[in-house]
Amino acid sequence: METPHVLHAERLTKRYGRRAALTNCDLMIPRGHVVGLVGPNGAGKSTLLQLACGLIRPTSGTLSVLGSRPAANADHLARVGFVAQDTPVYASFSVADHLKMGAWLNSSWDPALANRRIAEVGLDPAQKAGRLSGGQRAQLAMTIAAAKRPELLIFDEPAAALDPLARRGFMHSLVEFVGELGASAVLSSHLLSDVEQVCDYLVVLCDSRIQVAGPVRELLASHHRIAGDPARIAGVEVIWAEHGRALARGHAAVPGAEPVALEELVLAYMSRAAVTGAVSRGSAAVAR
Ligand SMILES: Nc1ncnc2c1ncn2[C@@H]1O[C@H](COP(=O)(O)OP(=O)(O)OP(=O)(O)O)[C@@H](O)[C@H]1O
Repeated sequence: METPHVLHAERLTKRYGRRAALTNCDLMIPRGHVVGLVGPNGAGKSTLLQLACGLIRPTSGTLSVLGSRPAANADHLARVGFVAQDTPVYASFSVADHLKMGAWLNSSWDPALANRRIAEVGLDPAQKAGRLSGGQRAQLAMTIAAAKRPELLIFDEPAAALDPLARRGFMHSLVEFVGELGASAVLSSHLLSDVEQVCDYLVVLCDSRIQVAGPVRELLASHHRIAGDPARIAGVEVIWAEHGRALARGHAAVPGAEPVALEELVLAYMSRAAVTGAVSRGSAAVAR
């Protein structure tokens, strides 16, 4: 039976020496979503995506991707497409060479999709990849990942270096690929406007821990901005409060509660994690 989850982590932990990149992360992401993975620098986003691609292994805990151990075998590798942070390509290979190599290495390669997309984004097949702009390189890397016809596309901040126009084109292509392939996608990004534009599922990761995860629509419905001190209202959890206003979670009917934007919600969780992380680092230093 087809697993309903693209990613399923249980107490997933990854350490680099004494540094924790992921700590006891539990996550269950259903199929059929475009997932935005957000968090500050060093939060553990790339680590999670690299674990999902099988590039590194957990220190403890488990992670399954499409129901199997990451990169379990050739068949599983073919079901996952990955575009790394710097959208790597082979500088001395032409665009056409990249497509030939993709066809050679992937049994499920879709040449029609690859050729059509290269033409649509205006890439010259004869152009050497080393001479492509950042935006063109990102489009080539995404085309190669998508032409495998994977069930899951993973992007590690692929559009970070692109100008706003190229980024919009890239995000547009991403959504089109996901729709055309009937695939799921996970993308990490610092750009909340991009996440807002294309993602329908959100994971906030700060300081190596999952802060909140769920469908964007549900998260927006369950979080509100409240004036005054909501700490005393039953059924409401205050995520972050400042300047006499609080962002709170809960379905309790609170008079005067206002809807929140995605950016506000993300920033509230990041602010809370920054404070709790600083406090726990401080107490660890005192204990030493
Ligand atoms: N190969 C490595 N060796 C040692 N430490 C590492 C290694 N890779 C990541 N780290 C550390 O693990 C933590 C998480 O890093 P990671 O790259 O996963 O974060 P990130 O959320 O992707 O950050 P950014 O947004 O800056 O790309 C950081 O403290 C980082 O310094």
